[in-house]
Amino acid sequence: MSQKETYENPDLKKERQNCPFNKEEITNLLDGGKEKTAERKQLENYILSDEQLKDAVPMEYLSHADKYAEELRKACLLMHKLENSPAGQVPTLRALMGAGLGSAVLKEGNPLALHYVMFIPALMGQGTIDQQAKWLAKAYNLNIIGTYAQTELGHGTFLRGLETTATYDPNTQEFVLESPSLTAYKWWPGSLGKTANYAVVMAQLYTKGKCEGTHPFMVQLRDEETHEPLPGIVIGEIGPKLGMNTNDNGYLGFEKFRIPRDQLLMKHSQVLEDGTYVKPTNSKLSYATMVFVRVVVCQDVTTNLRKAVTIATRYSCVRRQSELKPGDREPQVMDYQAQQNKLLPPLAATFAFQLASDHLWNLYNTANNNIEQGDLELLPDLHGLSCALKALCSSEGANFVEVCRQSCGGHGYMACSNFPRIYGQVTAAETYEGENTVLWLQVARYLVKTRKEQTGGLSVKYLIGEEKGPKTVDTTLEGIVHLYRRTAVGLVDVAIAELEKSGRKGEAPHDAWNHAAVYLIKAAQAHARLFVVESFVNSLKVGNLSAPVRTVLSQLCELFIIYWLLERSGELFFVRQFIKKRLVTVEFQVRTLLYVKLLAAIRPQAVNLVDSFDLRDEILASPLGCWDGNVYQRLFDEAAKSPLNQSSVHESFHKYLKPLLKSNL
Ligand SMILES: CCCCCCC/C=C/C(=O)SCCNC(=O)CCNC(=O)[C@H](O)C(C)(C)COP(=O)(O)OP(=O)(O)OC[C@H]1O[C@@H](n2cnc3c(N)ncnc32)[C@H](O)[C@@H]1OP(=O)(O)O
Ligand SMILES: Cc1cc2nc3c(=O)[nH]c(=O)nc-3n(C[C@H](O)[C@H](O)[C@H](O)COP(=O)(O)OP(=O)(O)OC[C@H]3O[C@@H](n4cnc5c(N)ncnc54)[C@H](O)[C@@H]3O)c2cc1C
Repeated sequence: MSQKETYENPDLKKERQNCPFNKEEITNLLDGGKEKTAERKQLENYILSDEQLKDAVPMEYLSHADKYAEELRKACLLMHKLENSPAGQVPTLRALMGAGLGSAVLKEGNPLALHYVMFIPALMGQGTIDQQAKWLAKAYNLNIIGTYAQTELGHGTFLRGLETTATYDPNTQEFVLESPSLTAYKWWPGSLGKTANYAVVMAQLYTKGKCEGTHPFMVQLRDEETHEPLPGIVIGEIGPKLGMNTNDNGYLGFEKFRIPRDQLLMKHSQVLEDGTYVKPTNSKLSYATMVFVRVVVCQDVTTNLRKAVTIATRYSCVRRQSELKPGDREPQVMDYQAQQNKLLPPLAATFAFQLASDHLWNLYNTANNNIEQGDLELLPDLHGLSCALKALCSSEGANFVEVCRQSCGGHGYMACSNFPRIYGQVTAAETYEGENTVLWLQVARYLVKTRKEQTGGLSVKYLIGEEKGPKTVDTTLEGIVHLYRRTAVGLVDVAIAELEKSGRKGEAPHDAWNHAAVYLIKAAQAHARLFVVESFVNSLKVGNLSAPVRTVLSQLCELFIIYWLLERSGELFFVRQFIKKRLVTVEFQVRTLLYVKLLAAIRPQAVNLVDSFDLRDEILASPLGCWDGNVYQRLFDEAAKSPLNQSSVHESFHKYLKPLLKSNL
């Protein structure tokens, strides 16, 4: 470990003794190789040793405006540091944008995040070569700073319902951008409030009197010198939120704002000088930026979950509470099976989500390369899988983070524990980039279509043809995975049966769809879980893992897939053979027994496993989770930073309380 200090809590010290596996091997696995670990460490040293990037006071004590200014100061300084970064610019940017290194410096949110996460990807994915040549260098050099402005006050999910219009005027060869109502105002884009001077704006394209649907436009919003909004642009920040408060999410209205024709991003569709519209090969290609971010979100949520699990696990081994054996010393709370039940599933989930996200990232790269060559075959599978994993990782992630917080008792409720921030970020991911329920329904649409038409991509192949595999309780990993598969198929069939039942009653397809939503969502979730479980099991089959690492990862894998099975045991009723043979109870009992055994087997390695994440104290940013386990001293030191502790009697006592005490009410 890079940060061994002179003090080490004796309980943590003991936890770390006799670790049966090589922690570094797991670190390297998670980083993507030994060289990547070295590169990450070097980068962390470079960034975290800079005194100017450290907070003078905890951010919680600053006003909304001061927090923004402070995070912007550090974000700009980070950009200056890019040039000399030992890791090179691209890996540095990647590390700085997310929940890892970036969040250690920019705790409240990065005001430049949208520029890198959406604006540049939108230019790359939607702009022609000429447009990229015109804008990309400026964007990379930070001569311009952009955001992605799609959501409006009245519509976020339903993109076809967006109200902002871009009407082509062939006389001047310009588009006229207009917000026809208050609900048409862009609302939510990050960095829009105060930081960005450009945006990719999604608007309904009108040409020759016809609406051609939503399209991306490159729009300058603020003067490049004065930063004042340009005439015809109404712009501001939307105010404090549950979290991510320095991402300066903003609003934006257009009052007959004109832009040249060539600022329609024309990679996939064009408007010619005379106003002729040239269609894209697929109308959903303009949604590609969202697909990219959904993939990135899975990785980001996983990093955040690793932080939460590390904090909670270390704390649970330091914290002693109550009595396990009457009269004995208070045990580490981690020794309660109930605590293991809270923390070991999220610990296992960090591996499951990372492996599945890696898989998705590979699919994204292959599909994207193919799309660049005009081959769209992988697009439906990529859309289905990115929706499924984004929704699953963020919803399960948010629940797990909250469990981690609860597992730390009262201290987990402190702002300095870092749980509020982590939760704020992970739960935001449940909403942004497609609200999760809406994404589940997109996944369901793909599953139903595949099952009915018997054709679909790699991730849905199991829905094509008859079920194969054992039909009884089988306690091997393969057997359990097959159970997941049968449940997923069973739930799709139930959803289809519901749709057909409604159809027979004469309901229109859209009503039938709405009335089957509960089943459809269950089917989509079962599909996503199957993918994660298969990724986990398959990843352990390959790769040159040492025997001790393989053993502990296999235990985590088994624990995780049994945990989900037990959580969702009701869904086993949808597996046909189980209903007939009354196997659900047997299944439940067998699995519970195994699950409890696995909790006990993994418990001794919990601290070693979170140590393997190799998250520096600055990244964890929590007195509860520090490597040395000096929890109480660190909590006390944090309290000393409260402005209320800077004087023994606060001035408000004299103003308000003293008069009340003397008033004889
Ligand atoms: C480090 C992390 C930092 C992160 C910062 C994040 C900042 C946040 C940014 C944002 O939130 S930006 C705004 C994001 N907004 C959304 O995600 C909106 C969600 N809505 C949609 O994506 C879509 O409108 C919809 C809900 C998917 C539905 O669209 P629509 O009504 O037009 O389509 P359908 O009729 O339902 O489906 C038609 C057809 O199209 C396919 N499809 C839909 N989306 C895509 C896609 N993205 N790619 C490929 N294909 C897509 C869909 O499957 C249907 O196919 P068929 O069944 O007809 O074959
Ligand atoms: C932190 C944060 C950052 C964001 N950043 C950006 C950004 O940079 N750029 C940008 O353009 N946007 C951004 N957004 C906006 C975000 O993308 C939208 O909030 C999101 O897509 C959800 O849309 P909505 O708010 O309109 O919710 P709604 O669609 O109004 O959802 C409300 C409820 O209705 C349900 N619902 C809606 N449609 C259906 C349906 N068809 N079937 C069943 N249920 C349905 C939903 O499940 C939900 O429960 C951000 C949002 C947040 C929270």
